[in-house]
Amino acid sequence: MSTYLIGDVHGCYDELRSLLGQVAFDPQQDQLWLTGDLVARGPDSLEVLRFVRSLGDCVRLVLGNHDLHLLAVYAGISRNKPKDRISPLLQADDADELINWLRRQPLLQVDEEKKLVMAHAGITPQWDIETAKMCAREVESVLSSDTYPLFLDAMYGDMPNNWSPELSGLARLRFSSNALTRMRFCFPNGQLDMISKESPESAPPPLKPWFNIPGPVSREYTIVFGHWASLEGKGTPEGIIGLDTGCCWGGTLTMLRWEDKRVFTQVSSRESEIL
Ligand SMILES: Nc1ncnc2c1ncn2[C@@H]1O[C@H](COP(=O)(O)OP(=O)(O)O)[C@@H](O)[C@H]1O
Repeated sequence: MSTYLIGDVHGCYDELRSLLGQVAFDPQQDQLWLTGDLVARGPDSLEVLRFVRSLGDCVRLVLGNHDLHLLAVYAGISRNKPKDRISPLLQADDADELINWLRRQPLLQVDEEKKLVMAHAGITPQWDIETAKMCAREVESVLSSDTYPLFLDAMYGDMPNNWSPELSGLARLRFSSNALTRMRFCFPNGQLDMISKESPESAPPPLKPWFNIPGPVSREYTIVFGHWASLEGKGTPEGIIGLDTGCCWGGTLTMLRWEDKRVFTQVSSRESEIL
């Protein structure tokens, strides 16, 4: 039995199947962790969701900002942007089932035996593991309830950007979903900066990538994340692993085998279409 962790799939169905084919992935024996953003930008978001859902219990995934955005578009709350290429998914006969399955997926995965944590964007240095679990659970519980459109409607926006246990209601949920699915840079005190998107080297001081600010979770756990394709999987400290290598932009899809830390890659098969 092996545990495979794959970065943001973003609708790259063919590459996902090829990558799993490289290791003869066996859903009966192996486990598959996915860093979220299963959908949008790439060509086959519908097939990705159908396939991942069909794998059943061997999958441990987390939701990314594009997955949340899809939920909002399907609920009629946000606009379907053509560059996301999700129209076939929105119009599919099984869209209801897929969306209802997706919204019941977690925002955080923790494996205490492996001392492994995964969230789409990472773990804010302002949280310890218990806070991270609590905040993820709060968002998950709203998303899986019947009132989930109320959260999706309030989810957009960058504030509040500073964690406090006093945060409550929709502001608290917005902080948590931003921290878990959109974070890149932080101020030295761990406060989120939701604006900068440049490379770590060109970020305006005093901003730093979240993973360069020591926090209680990174001291105890390996943290796996996706979201930040321009890192190309590089530049993180030991014990923090970025797996998004921009397959939907013509890069590669990257997979880590946990047990021996071997890395497998699959080159985008649609480079010419994208450029
Ligand atoms: N709280 C939020 N505020 C703004 N955008 C959000 C939020 N949650 C999800 N999104 C979605 O995340 C996506 C961000 O796209 P973009 O800014 O291009 O960044 P990325 O590099 O993650 O693709 C958009 O589809 C946007 O609608």
